[in-house]
Parts: sequence; C-alpha cells; structure tokens
Amino acid sequence: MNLFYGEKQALYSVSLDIKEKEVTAFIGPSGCGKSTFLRTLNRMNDLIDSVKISGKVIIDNENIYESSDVIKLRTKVGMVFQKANLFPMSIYDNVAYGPRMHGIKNKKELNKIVEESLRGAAIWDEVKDRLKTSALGLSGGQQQRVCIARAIAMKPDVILMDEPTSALDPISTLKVEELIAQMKKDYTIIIVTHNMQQAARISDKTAFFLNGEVVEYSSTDKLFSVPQDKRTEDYITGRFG
Ligand SMILES: Nc1ncnc2c1ncn2[C@@H]1O[C@H](COP(=O)(O)OP(=O)(O)OP(=O)(O)O)[C@@H](O)[C@H]1O
Repeated sequence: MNLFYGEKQALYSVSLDIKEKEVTAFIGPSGCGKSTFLRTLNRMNDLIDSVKISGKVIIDNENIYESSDVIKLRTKVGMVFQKANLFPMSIYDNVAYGPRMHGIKNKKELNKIVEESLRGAAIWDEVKDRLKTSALGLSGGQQQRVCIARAIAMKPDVILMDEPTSALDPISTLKVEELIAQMKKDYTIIIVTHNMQQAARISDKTAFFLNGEVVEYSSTDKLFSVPQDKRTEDYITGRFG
C-alpha cells in the first residue's frame, strides 16, 4: 500500500498480514501514518478528495478497492474513533441506528440487537434503566463504550479503533482495555495507540510506524522485549517521539 495526499506521500510500501481474532496495535510518533493506514482498511480515506492509493487491501480473499460496495465493507469493518461521536439521541436509538438503516424495523429484533450489543460492550448494566435518555448525558468513558456497542450492532468481523482511550481517564481506559481483551474472541481488532504500555497490555501483534513506513511488525512480546531494528528500540525506550 502506497498512499498520497495530493503530492505528499504518507504511506510507503506498507505490507502487513493481519490475523483474525487477534488484537493488532499500530504505534509510532505523531504524523507517521498510523491513522492513515487504519483508514485504508475500510476505505475511510475515500472521503478525502486528494487521496491516491496504490496497492491492495485483501479481506476474505477480496481486494476491497476492487469492490464497489463500500456500505457492505463498512458493515464488515466497523470503526470507533478517538472521541466518542454519539448522535444527539437516546442510547437505544444510537445503537439501533445502523440496524434500522439496514432495514430492521421489528421492535423485538431491535431490542435484542441493542441489548446484545450493549452487553457485548460491557455497558448494559450501567445503562439498561436509562435506554431512552440522551446518550450525551453519559460520561466520556460510557459514551465510548456505547460507540463500541454501536459498532458491534452491525455485526462486523473487524473493528478499527483510532486511539479509542486517548480522551478517557485511567479507570475508563482500563474498562475499555478489558473490553477489547474480551472482544477479541469474536472480532479482529486493530487499534492505533499513542500509549506503548497500552499496546503492550492488550495487543497480540504490534506494528511500529515511522515516517509512513512499517519499520517492524511482530508479536507484541517480541517487539517490546527484543526489537530487531535500532529505530524501534530507540522509540520504545523513549529516545524519541
Ligand atoms: N486529510 C489530510 N490531508 C493531507 N495530509 C494529511 C491528511 N491527514 C493526514 N495527513 C498527513 O499524513 C501524515 C500521516 O498522518 P496520520 O494522521 O496518518 O499520522 P498518525 O501517525 O496517525 O498521527 P497521530 O498519531 O498524530 O494521529 C501526516 O504528515 C499528516 O499531516
């Protein structure tokens, strides 16, 4: 994968094999291309006019850049952003939004999806008595877990997370990290994080990005204990970034 914003190249020959039902973390200094690469995985960069991409992203034997069904792709590959971006509507309606858009109208069925998704995001007990109240009345950490529930409601295979805990306090961060650890039995999770301890705690594999390239990609244990590249070692020991 090579990616340009206009004339400026942001990704250089990035090639990664990402395993299903694992947590893969992308780490690296600011501006090195982590979010850009993450967004290529569900074609979110298509929304930016200047973007040019060469290469392939193959999911389930299909190059997603050759298939035109972007809606189907984004159902399969969901996304959670850095800041919770709930709609100004009830908790229930936020989670039911995607399924409704996909034509599910049956109340019983929607109730089931909403409950299962909120349970899956480990927030059901906290919100079950206030489903009809505004989602924006929840704490930041709760809102982020409702965003995860909203992603789960679409029954994706892959969930992309772009610094999902960077706006959260340590306790909410811990809850989201525990949730990610539980979720990997059902989903493939790819997470961009600025927090190396977080990558070390929750991921199976880690890719270290630098200046638009992947310098090193291996099991998280190996990358943090015996980095193969001097630049990885310098980064993880805090010599730069
Ligand atoms: N919409 C855009 N238009 C032009 N250039 C962009 C755009 N988005 C990102 N870039 C540039 O692409 C490069 C990679 O940015 P990207 O956001 O992917 O890095 P990152 O590693 O995720 O950084 P951070 O950790 O700060 O979020 C940067 O030089 C950035 O300025």
